[in-house]
Amino acid sequence: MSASRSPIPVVVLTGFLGSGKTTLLNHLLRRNGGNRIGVVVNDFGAIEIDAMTVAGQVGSTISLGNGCLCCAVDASELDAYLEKLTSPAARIDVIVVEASGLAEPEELVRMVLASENPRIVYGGLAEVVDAVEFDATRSRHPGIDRHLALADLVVLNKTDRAPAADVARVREAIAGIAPGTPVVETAYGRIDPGLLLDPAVRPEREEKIRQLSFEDLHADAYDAEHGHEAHLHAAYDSVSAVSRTPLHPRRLMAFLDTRPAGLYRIKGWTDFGAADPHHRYAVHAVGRFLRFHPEPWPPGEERLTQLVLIGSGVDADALREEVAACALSGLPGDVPDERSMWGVLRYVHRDADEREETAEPGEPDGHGLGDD
Ligand SMILES: Nc1nc2c(ncn2[C@@H]2O[C@H](COP(=O)(O)OP(=O)(O)OP(=O)(O)O)[C@@H](O)[C@H]2O)c(=O)[nH]1
Repeated sequence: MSASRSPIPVVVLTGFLGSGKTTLLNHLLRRNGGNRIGVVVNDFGAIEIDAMTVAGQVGSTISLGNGCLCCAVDASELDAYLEKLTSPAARIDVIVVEASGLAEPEELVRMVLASENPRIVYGGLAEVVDAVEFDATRSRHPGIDRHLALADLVVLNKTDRAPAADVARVREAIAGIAPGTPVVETAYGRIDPGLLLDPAVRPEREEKIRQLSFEDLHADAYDAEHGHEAHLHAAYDSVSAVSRTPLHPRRLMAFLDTRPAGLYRIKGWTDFGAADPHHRYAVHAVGRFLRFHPEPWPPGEERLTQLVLIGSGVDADALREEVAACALSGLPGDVPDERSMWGVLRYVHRDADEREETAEPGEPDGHGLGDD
C-alpha cells in the first residue's frame, strides 16, 4: 500500500445552465485560503481568467498568481490532466472538475472512482441549484432529480433573488428528493471555502501565522467592487475531535457506518494503537464515500487521533462524544487485534497491481455508484 502524501480530493461541480457554477469557481479561486486549486473546465470562458492574476499559460493550462492551475480539456483528456495536476511538482491540494460540457456528472463521478491514479480520491459531487429557477428547471429537465439524489452537497444559490418563503419551499423539495443531503444556502456562490478545502488539518500550515496576503486584499477589493458582503456566514459546523487514546477500529467503523447524512466531510488521522502500531490512518469521507489511507507515523510525531467533521445541522457535542466513545477503555477485554482492522482495511485503496493480485468479488467501494 502506498505510504506517500494523502491523496488529492477531486470534487465534481455540477448544476444546470446559469445556476452559478462559474461564479462559485471564481469565488473558490479567490478565496483559496492558501490551498492550491486545480480547476478542470472544458473551456476557459467559464472562469473569467481576466479577473485574476495570470502567471502564465502553456497550451491548455493557465497558472494563476496564487498557485492555482486551470486546465481546459475535453473528457477524453481528463485522465491525462488529472495525472498532470497531481504530479508532486504542481503541489495541488484539491481539484475541482466542472461537469458542464465535459460529461454527465454520474459519468465523471464514475471516472474519478474508477481512476487508477493513486494520488487522487473522490472529493464529492456538489450540485449548484438556482433558487429562482428551480421549478422551471425541474419541469424542463427532470434529470435534475437524479443529479440531486447523487449529490453529496447541494449549494442553493441565488437566494438574494428569491423570497425567503420560496427558498424554504425549494429546500423542502430538495429534502424530499435527496433526504439528509446537506444543503448550503448562498448568493453568488459564496460558500465558505472550508466546506471544500481544509486548512484545519494541514499542520504545516497551522503553524504559520496567517498574514493578510495579496490574495485576501484582492478578494476584499473584489467584494467591495461587487457589493457583496465580505463576511462569509458559516452555513455548516466544523467539529474538531482529538483523542490521545488509540481508537478501537470496530467502534470507529460502527460510528462511520451510522454517521448522520448531514455530515458532509470527515478529514484527519486516526491512531489505532497496537492494532497497527506502524501506521496512522488518514480518513477521508465525503457524503457516503469513505476511504482510509495508511501512512507510516512521521518520526517523533505524537500518537493521537485528530478528526475534523464538517456538516450542516449536526450536533457538535454528540459527535465529539461519539468519537470519544471509540477510544480504548483500558479494560482487560477491550483490546483490538489484527482482525479488528478488517473493517477499516476494506476502505483502503490499494495500488492497481496489488489490487489485481488480491481482488475479491463484491468488495465495497464506499459509494453507492460502484467502482466500475
Ligand atoms: N442575483 C444573482 N445572480 C447570480 C448569482 N450567482 C450567479 N449569478 C449570475 O448568474 C449568471 C450565471 O452565473 P454563472 O456563474 O455564469 O452560471 P453557470 O452555472 O456557470 O452558467 P453556465 O456555465 O452557462 O452553465 C451570471 O450573470 C452571474 O453573475 C446569485 O447568487 N445571485
